[in-house]
Amino acid sequence: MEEFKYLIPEESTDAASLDATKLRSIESQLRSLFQSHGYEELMLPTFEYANLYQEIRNDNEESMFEFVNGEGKLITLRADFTVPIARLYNNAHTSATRRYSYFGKVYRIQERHKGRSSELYQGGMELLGKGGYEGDAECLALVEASMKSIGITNPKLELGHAKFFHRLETLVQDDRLRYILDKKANSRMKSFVEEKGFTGSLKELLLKLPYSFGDIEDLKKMKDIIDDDILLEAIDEMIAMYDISTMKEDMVFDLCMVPTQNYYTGIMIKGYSYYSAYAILSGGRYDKLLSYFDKEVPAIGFSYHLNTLLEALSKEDEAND
Ligand SMILES: N[C@@H](Cc1c[nH]c[nH+]1)C(=O)O
Repeated sequence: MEEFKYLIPEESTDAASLDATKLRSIESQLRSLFQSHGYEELMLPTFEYANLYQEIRNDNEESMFEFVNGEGKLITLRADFTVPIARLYNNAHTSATRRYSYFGKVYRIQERHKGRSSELYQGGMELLGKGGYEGDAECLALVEASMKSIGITNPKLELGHAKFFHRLETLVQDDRLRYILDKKANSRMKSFVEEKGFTGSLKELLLKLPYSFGDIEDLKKMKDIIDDDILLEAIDEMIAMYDISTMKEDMVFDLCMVPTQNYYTGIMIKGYSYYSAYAILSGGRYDKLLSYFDKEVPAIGFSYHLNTLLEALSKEDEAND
């Protein structure tokens, strides 16, 4: 043991250097914002059955910390807040609108040597029982109000749509699509389209997608080359969000956005600071997650990734010194 005496495991690297004062101050700003909008704060358990995340998030022993408990059951450290909150809502036997917020850690095994912590501090909200435009608008308003209250300079909001992504998957029927979109790999896309022999408007759309990332005008132009109703509906939902946004200048649209959670079914939102390559917040609509339990209830939410946010804020401070 002697050689480990002064060391911490790779899994805890940046969790050990979090600035607690700054973290608590951001947390209290978010807490009062969520409270003032009627979001009830929850404290959720740290241990869950591994099965829950396996079935919903497709997690496995490479992505979760797993243990066998005293009952001989496979349990894990909480890997996500949205899933246990959906269960809690289900167990409350209601279909009414409920607003929840939370602060705490999620634990996810990261790829080795990437320097990313496995202990991720999140703060977020979930709006259950409110579907469609109304729910999307409430969530977006809180994303924007919270970014403003934290005082992120040069913020960026990226909007994507899970329905758009899943519809493309259905039209294309090839698992390689996910990688190509995620990387916006334009030459891979070209050879892929040729190999698959796509023609007509699908071919034109696929070839344009890697270059489609842009502002509202770029998004609207994409509508001219699309003739699929589901894809068009998804774009219209994104345009509706732009119309009510108070951050229009800072909003960009990414039709190549791949869902970071496989429970996303609609609008997806990512927030960035100029000083971070990773998203400082992410979220989305998840209208099918409750049906894993016993309910058909629409929902949407987002979480701040506070480790990433703190790092971005400290880089910003350094740059301004
Ligand atoms: N749970 C998601 C964020 C989210 C909250 N609500 C909806 N999405 C994540 O960890 O990335």
